[in-house]
Amino acid sequence: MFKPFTLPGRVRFYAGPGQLPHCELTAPAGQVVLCLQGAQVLSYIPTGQPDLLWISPNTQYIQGKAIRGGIPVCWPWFGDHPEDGNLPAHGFARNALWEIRSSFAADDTTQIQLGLTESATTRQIWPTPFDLTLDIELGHTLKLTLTTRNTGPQSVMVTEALHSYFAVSSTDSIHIEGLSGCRYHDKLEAFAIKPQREELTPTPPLDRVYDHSASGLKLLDYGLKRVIQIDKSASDSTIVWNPGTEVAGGIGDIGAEPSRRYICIESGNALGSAVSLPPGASHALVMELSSAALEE
Ligand SMILES: O=P(O)(O)OC[C@H]1O[C@H](O)[C@H](O)[C@@H](O)[C@@H]1O
Repeated sequence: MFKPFTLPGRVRFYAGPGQLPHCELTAPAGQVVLCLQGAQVLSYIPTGQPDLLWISPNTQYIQGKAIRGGIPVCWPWFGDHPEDGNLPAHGFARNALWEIRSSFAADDTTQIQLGLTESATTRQIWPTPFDLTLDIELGHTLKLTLTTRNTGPQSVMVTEALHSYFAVSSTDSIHIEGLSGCRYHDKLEAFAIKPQREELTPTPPLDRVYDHSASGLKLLDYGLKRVIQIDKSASDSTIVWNPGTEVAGGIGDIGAEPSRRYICIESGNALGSAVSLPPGASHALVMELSSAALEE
């Protein structure tokens, strides 16, 4: 399977759950599993540590259906389509089968590039010609670069997110540092704009789009005694989401109790931070993850 891109000991392909094509990247400092459907990273395990990412125990692996957990790619719109509520939430990139463009291994890093281009199917949903790539670089950190290229003759607007689901001991035992002083759009109150005066101790349900472009968010987990560091660039939005047990109980691929085990902290460009791309232009959204022990 995908033989030209296989690198013994570093890059391996296999049919995973639901027979969907999966890929495992190995580097001296960690391991990543991803699914070619959606170019979705499902697992990131730094050597000797627990997974940074959460996958729902209730997710289904079905061709064309979004997998619940890991890092879905929301593109070319984030959330509901701004004009047409019949179009799929979070765009079509997360449901599409991506192609492999290259793979590479050096002493410390293992990399793969996945790509998606317009097709008859995407043109039905989004008429714009485009080329989209996701570079996944595993070293001492996990770095994702989502690059949008406008290959068409007209300017285009894109909203997007690397929708990371972080595994936590419990949503009761976490704290997020780096958002104080930002304002947010509260999706649970018709996008009301509110100030974030202090650092955030999330109490689900919450669904917030922060106007936030700084790098260096920290997710502190007092149960796992771990800090996840989220660095980013070319991202003017951070989205924090957990539906809470009551709502999650009614979401078939989450469930009440499992919802306590993750928090979404997403790096993107949403709402008023849409990216405008003239013909021929490109834009690269970057998110880099690492973790360390929490010193108390
Ligand atoms: O259920 P999904 O389409 O995957 O969306 C899951 C969630 O994604 C984001 O975090 C949005 O801000 C939420 O409003 C949405 O519920």
